[in-house]
Amino acid sequence: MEARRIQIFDTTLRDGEQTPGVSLQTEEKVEIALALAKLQVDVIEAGFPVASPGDFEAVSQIAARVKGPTIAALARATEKDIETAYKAVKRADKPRIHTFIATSDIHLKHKLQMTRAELLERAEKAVRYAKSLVADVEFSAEDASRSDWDFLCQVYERAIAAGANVINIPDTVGYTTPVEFGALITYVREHVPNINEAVISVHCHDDLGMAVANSLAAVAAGAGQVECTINGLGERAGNAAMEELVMALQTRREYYHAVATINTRQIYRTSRLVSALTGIAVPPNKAVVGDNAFAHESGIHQHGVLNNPLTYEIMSPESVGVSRNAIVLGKHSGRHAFEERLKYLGYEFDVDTINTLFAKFKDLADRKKMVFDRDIEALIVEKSAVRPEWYTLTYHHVASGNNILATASVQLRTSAGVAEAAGCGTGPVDAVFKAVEQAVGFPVGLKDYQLKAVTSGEDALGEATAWIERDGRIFSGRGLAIDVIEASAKAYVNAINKMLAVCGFPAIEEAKGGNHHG
Ligand SMILES: CC(=O)SCCNC(=O)CCNC(=O)[C@H](O)C(C)(C)COP(=O)(O)OP(=O)(O)OC[C@H]1O[C@@H](n2cnc3c(N)ncnc32)[C@H](O)[C@@H]1OP(=O)(O)O
Ligand SMILES: CC(C)C(=O)C(=O)O
Repeated sequence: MEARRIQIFDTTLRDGEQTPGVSLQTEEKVEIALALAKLQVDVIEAGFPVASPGDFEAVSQIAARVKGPTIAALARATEKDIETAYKAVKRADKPRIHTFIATSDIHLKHKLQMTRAELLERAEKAVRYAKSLVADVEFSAEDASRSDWDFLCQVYERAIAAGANVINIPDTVGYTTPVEFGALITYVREHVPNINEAVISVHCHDDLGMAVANSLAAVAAGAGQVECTINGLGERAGNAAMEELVMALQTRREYYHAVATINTRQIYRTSRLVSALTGIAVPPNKAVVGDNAFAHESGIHQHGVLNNPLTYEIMSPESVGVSRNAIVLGKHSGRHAFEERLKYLGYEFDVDTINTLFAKFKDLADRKKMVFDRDIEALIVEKSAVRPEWYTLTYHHVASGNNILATASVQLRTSAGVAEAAGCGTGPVDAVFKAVEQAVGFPVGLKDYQLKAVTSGEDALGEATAWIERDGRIFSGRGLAIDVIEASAKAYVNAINKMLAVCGFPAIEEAKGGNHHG
């Protein structure tokens, strides 16, 4: 049987950004969109343009700059939303408007305050208007899995008649089960008379941990598009994880008879990029992209894998871009070897970027005996995460112990000169954060902080993430260094830089002036 082609619709930048605590800036979104294009996803849902001027700007930039995939924008079933979505995506080579409205009785009664008849009219009108603006229109019946199946079929029939090319069946609250959802897809296929004029899509949430299983059941029942996010990010418990869906389709191709044309070797690095830019860590036991996904701990397993990886590996680490090789380069490695390694890892950079990365690599190799592929990847992601740089950490000193108050001093470079300050804290990290706060001269509002090692060993790189809050928004920053205090300070400064890029410098009365001098 010939494999059916399944379209991968990535919504990391829309539903993924609805993950509590995640807030991406335009340049970060463009960087993720470029990575998704390299991954060869079919559709990128770039945002919900009416939600904010920042969302509008990000969707417009992605539409103009990211080539290859279709670029979709979300809109409620209102003229204003649809028009705004159109204005944001119109520069894309392949623009799509994705309009939605809820169809379950719970949502009709308690949220929309509409009758079913009114909803049918509204859905049809929205699709018709979107179709007057672009050729490619997707219609979603929000909360489809809790809607009356016959009513749902009527809504889809009207949406397709009005011009929808794709009809999406969301399990908005992660309520369905694989058998039930498969049956719903079959029901829609059998009871919507014009269903052959549209692609059936599904969009599953993970509230009961079944988002991927439900999506796969839908594929088995005939869905032609799956909506998903990198690392399973998304509202509440998240969406179906793209890496899991794609690798399930690839690994069990003989079962699903379906294929997604994703460049799977880009999966791991895309996952790390999204994790670094969103500040949401990937759990070690996460399928496909977690640190342990290809680690074999027990003797019997190691013995089997040494004889033949097929004994305990259903997919190879290389197939998702995870390198099997251990030591890569060291302080005596030259630029050619470094460039070769970047190529092997699938990166293509211009000369300036290679020069910057090589300098960072040499600096790291000076302090670290062995540089692993994961170290190099961490350096690459760090390069992404530091824009825009208002402050750069140039110096830090910390004194701490079990019977003394921890004290720290820092120096930050700015375009206006340098800012220096000292601070005390309950421990060395707290002290260095207080010193940074003194140096910038305004209260920062630390919400959370995390530290982990990139690889193992006494000279492993430390990767710190700091979350700060301002004006109700959360900004995450990332820092990388062998010295964990330096990594922490860099993460804090990175979060401050991101906050400043969005909120601007705090008002004079709030800022205590800082300790800047030229
Ligand atoms: C299932 C999903 O993930 S849907 C996407 C969710 N994403 C977001 O909500 C993005 C962030 N949201 C926002 O920025 C804001 O909610 C906005 C800009 C979209 C709307 O803001 P506001 O106008 O202040 O409305 P608010 O969010 O309070 O309420 C939503 C309104 O939209 C209506 N609405 C909700 N869904 C739809 C829809 N699909 N079509 C038409 N109207 C809708 C609600 O009934 C409510 O209407 P009302 O103001 O007449 O009572
Ligand atoms: C807008 C729709 C597709 C959605 O996000 C949901 O129903 O979860």
